This record gives sequence, structure tokens and C-alpha cells, in this order.
Amino acid sequence: AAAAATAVSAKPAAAAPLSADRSVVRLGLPSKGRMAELTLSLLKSCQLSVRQLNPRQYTADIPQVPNLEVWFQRPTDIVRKLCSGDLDLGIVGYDIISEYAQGNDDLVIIHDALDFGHCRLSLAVPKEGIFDSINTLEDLLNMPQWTEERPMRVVTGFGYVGAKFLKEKGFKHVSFLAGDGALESYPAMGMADAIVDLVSSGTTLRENNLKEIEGGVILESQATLVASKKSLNRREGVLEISHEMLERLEAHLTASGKIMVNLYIFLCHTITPD
Ligand SMILES: Nc1ncnc2c1ncn2[C@@H]1O[C@H](COP(=O)(O)OP(=O)(O)OP(=O)(O)O)[C@@H](O)[C@H]1O
Ligand SMILES: O=P(O)(O)OC[C@H]1O[C@H](OP(=O)(O)OP(=O)(O)O)[C@H](O)[C@@H]1O
Repeated sequence: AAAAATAVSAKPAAAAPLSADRSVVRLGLPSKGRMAELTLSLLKSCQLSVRQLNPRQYTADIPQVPNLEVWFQRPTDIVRKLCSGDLDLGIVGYDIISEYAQGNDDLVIIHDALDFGHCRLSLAVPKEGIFDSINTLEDLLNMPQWTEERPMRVVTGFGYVGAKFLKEKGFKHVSFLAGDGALESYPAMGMADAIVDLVSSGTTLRENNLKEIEGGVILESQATLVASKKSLNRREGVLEISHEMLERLEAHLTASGKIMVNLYIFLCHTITPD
């Protein structure tokens, strides 16, 4: 068990050397969860239909793009595998990149607004009790309740960005508890004072008697196309495939009235050395 524990690190994978024994380009797509189907339908709208022979297989292809392998992975693993050099491109939410790449500068977002998976990562507290008159981050920061012995207990699946945000905002007495889901239940169970979680419609917060506070949005997220800079610079075909995907995404999103926010591109000359 000790050996296993040392093999698993909370830190992002260090930028790995590019594996030379692979000539095919790899794109990671979400294998399940709310992003999975939306990703496939966006690609389909861009005439980039993914062909998966068997729904239990994790690999597929896009006939219009030769030399590209699609790998279905959990979003967190897409980011980890981009960092380790085992994927070259991926489609994932910006929230997941922020949390799991942890500033790894090998990752580059080449399209930051694919127009689905919109949500925000937000700090929320109970509507009532000691939080009755707490409406801003400053109110929360100035609450006398938080001390070294009794810190504000925050439950989240976003320990890295959550802690970074609160530290930057001047919170000193905070402890974090990791949770995977149904985080909105923790305050009512007496296990946490606040939560840092994704919010979209706000219904889940409301139904659990929680509220967001002014200044408490940590980040805004939607689906993005992300690449390994090393792959873009050095693996044959990655730049061309990125270009092709971006052109098709741009054509589709522009036709549906969306503005391209960040065509990182292009690309050809602007990728900085890794
Ligand atoms: N309520 C929401 N509305 C819109 N997009 C969301 C919402 N919640 C999450 N997302 C986006 O969808 C992504 C995947 O969320 P989802 O809950 O499906 O995760 P998952 O891959 O099934 O993992 P897990 O089940 O472990 O949470 C998130 O990283 C985020 O970018
Ligand atoms: O603002 P809303 O539209 O209500 O959406 C917010 C909820 O959506 C996500 O949970 P999800 O449905 O993925 O379930 P989970 O709690 O198991 O992660 C998120 O973690 C919130 O709980």
C-alpha cells in the first residue's frame, strides 16, 4: 500500500518528453458525464463525426481526419494525459484544466469557447443562521467565527483552485475537505461551512438552502479545445489537425452566431517555444 501511495501524486504530471514511438495524433474526448454527448454532437455539427465501432471501446476515429486517434477518457484524465504527453489534443471544461493542469505551461487552450458546458465555480454558504447577513466575500472574510482552532470548513472537488482563490483573497483560517459529489448536502449535514462547486442554473444551491455571494465566483467555465504545446511544436500532424478542427469549429460557431474568443492561432507562428 505504501508503494502504491507514493506512486499516486496529487501534483500534475511533470511535462514529459515527447514519445517518439508514436506517429498517430491523439485526441481525448470525455467518455461519460454531461460533456460526452455534447462533445460528439458539436463535432458532428462540424462534419467531424466520431466513428466508434463499439460503445464499450475507448478508442474511435474521425474518418475526415486521417492519422487521428480518438480516445474516450474521463475529463480529469484527459488533462493528466495531455500533461504527460499521452494525448496531444483534448476537449474538456476550463474548470478541469484549471484544477488538474495546475498552471502547467505545456497546456495551451486553442479554443476557449466551444459554447457548451457553461458553468461557474463558485463559493456558496447557507442562506440562514450565522450567514444570514453575509452577502459578499468581504463579509465572509470578516466573520469573527473563523480562527486557527476553528477555521472555515470548505468542501470541494476543486482543492487547488479553491484554496488558491481564498488565499489570494486574504482568507487565513480555512480548512478544505475533499468531496466528489452532492457537495450541497455538506453544510446541512454539519460537515462544512461553505462549498466551492460548479453552478449552472443555481437550482441545486437554491434547493439546498445555499446562496452564492458577491465576489465569490472563482472562474467561469465552458468546453474548450486544448493541446499540449510540445505536441503542437514537435509532433508531426498536430498543428495541421488543430488547424483543421479550428476552421471547422469556427465555421460552425460563427454560423450559429457565436464569436470566436480566442483563436490562439494562428497557430502556425504564435506557439511559443516549449
Ligand atoms: N451543472 C452544470 N452545468 C453545466 N456544465 C456543468 C455542470 N456541472 C459540470 N459541468 C461541466 O461538465 C463537466 C463534467 O461534469 P460531470 O458532472 O458530468 O462530470 P463527470 O465527468 O461525470 O465526473 P464526476 O461524475 O466524477 O463529477 C464539468 O467539469 C464542467 O465543465
Ligand atoms: O446549478 P445547477 O444547474 O443546479 O447545477 C449545479 C450542479 O451540477 C453539478 O452536479 P452534477 O449534476 O454533475 O452532480 P454531482 O453533484 O454528482 O457532481 C454541480 O456539481 C452542482 O451540484
